[in-house]
Formats: sequence, structure tokens, C-alpha cells
Amino acid sequence: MNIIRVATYKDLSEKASQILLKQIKEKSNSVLGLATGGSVIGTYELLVEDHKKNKTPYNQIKTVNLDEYIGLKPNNPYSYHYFMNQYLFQHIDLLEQHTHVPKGVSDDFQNECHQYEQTIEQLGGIDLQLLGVGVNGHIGFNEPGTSFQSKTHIVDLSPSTIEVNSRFFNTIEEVPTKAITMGIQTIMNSKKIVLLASGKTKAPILKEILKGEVTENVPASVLNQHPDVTIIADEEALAN
Ligand SMILES: O=P(O)(O)OC[C@H]1O[C@](O)(CO)[C@@H](O)[C@@H]1O
Repeated sequence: MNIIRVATYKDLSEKASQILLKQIKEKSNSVLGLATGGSVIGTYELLVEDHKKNKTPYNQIKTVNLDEYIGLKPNNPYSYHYFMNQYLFQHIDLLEQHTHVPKGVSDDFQNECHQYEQTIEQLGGIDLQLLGVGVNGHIGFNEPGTSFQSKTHIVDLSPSTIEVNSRFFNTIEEVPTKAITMGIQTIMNSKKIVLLASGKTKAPILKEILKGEVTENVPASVLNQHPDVTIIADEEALAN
């Protein structure tokens, strides 16, 4: 595991955007695995700024997102589809048909999960997967106890996740209790992984991950078994 220590969230976003831009420049048809949540907003803002200034092309880039809340349509302002359009997709020349976000509304979720895995396979796999990490160690919405062999599946969100993510909703009651998420095996099949950890709330879980012990109680600990993981963490997240 390669740990890049930075001072602030701004520096973390700067570093992450540089790594993504390097990937895009080296492989213009890269398949990027994308995340949502607070950790990645600064990175997406810098990619948009770069595109406006330097016209970095995204027209051959494909994207696959980690997760989506069950019950939220793509046009719901609280959905991850909406998040991605708001913070990234609508500001760059990425083709909509090249973006893939798991469907939060479907009459056959088992098929949706299977189709999502098929999509990733047909794209040739993920070249670079961007991750945040939940305070309980979740990656995507893979909560503690999720099998390391899991593929895209439906999850019951943990109380901790519902509580923490309620900050993006009006009330905690509005937070969906289920989600569709890439599985841990799906994530681990990515060629490269970049995990962002910012702020003091992530210090305890980051310490767990960096211990090196691999346990399904800490989903992100599985990254210790991946050949090409970069963790970008700021001082607060690395404070013991
Ligand atoms: O970056 P945040 O908002 O701390 O979220 C961390 C993780 O939690 C999720 O938002 C799921 O709750 C992931 O998509 C994200 O990587």
C-alpha cells in the first residue's frame, strides 16, 4: 500500500485529481470506477476546473459508479446519479452512454446486479477505482461483515451509515435503508485503487486499515491484499 500524506483536504483533492488526470492522459479510453460522498467532491471540482482550462478530453472515458440508494430515481436530488451529474458529468465532455451508475429503482434487482457485473466485464474491467471509506470501514456500501467474494448486490445499510449519511438529507427518516453496491470482489478486480481519507472522523478506521490485519469486520482492510493501492490521507485522518 502506497500512503500519500498531505496536509489538508484541498491538498488531498489536488493529489487525487493529478492521479486521475495522469490515468486519463496515459489511457484516453480508461474505465474509471467512481465514488460519491464528501471525500471526492473536491477532486471532481478540480477535474471540472482542469477541463474548462485545459480541455482534457473525456469523450472516450467510461465510468462505473460504486453504489446507489434503493428507491431513489436518477433525477432525485438525493440520489448518487444526481450527485455525479451535479459534481462531474454535466461539466465535462463525458458521453452519457459511457456512464454507468447502478439503478436504484428496478422491478428486478437480482437482474440489475447481474447486468451491472456484465457491464463492468464488457468494458474490460476497471482501470482505476476511486474510493472513499465509511467511518465503519465500508467501501461503496459494503458494510462490515460483507463477504470479500461479494459481487454487485443489494445491502441493508448499517445504522452508522444511515446516521452519517443523513447529513445529506433533510431528516434521517428520509435516508434509504437499502442500497445497491459493487461488491468487494468487484472492487478488488480493479487494476488500480485510490482511496481518499480526510478528517478526524476517519482517523480510527484508517488506523485499523493501516494495521494490516485483513478482516471482514473492516471491509476496507481487504485493500491490504490488492497489488496497487494508493491511500491519500490528510493530517487529521492520519492523526493517532
Ligand atoms: O466521503 P464520505 O462522505 O465520508 O463517504 C465515504 C463513503 O461512504 C459512501 O458515501 C457510502 O455511504 C461511499 O460511497 C463513500 O465512499
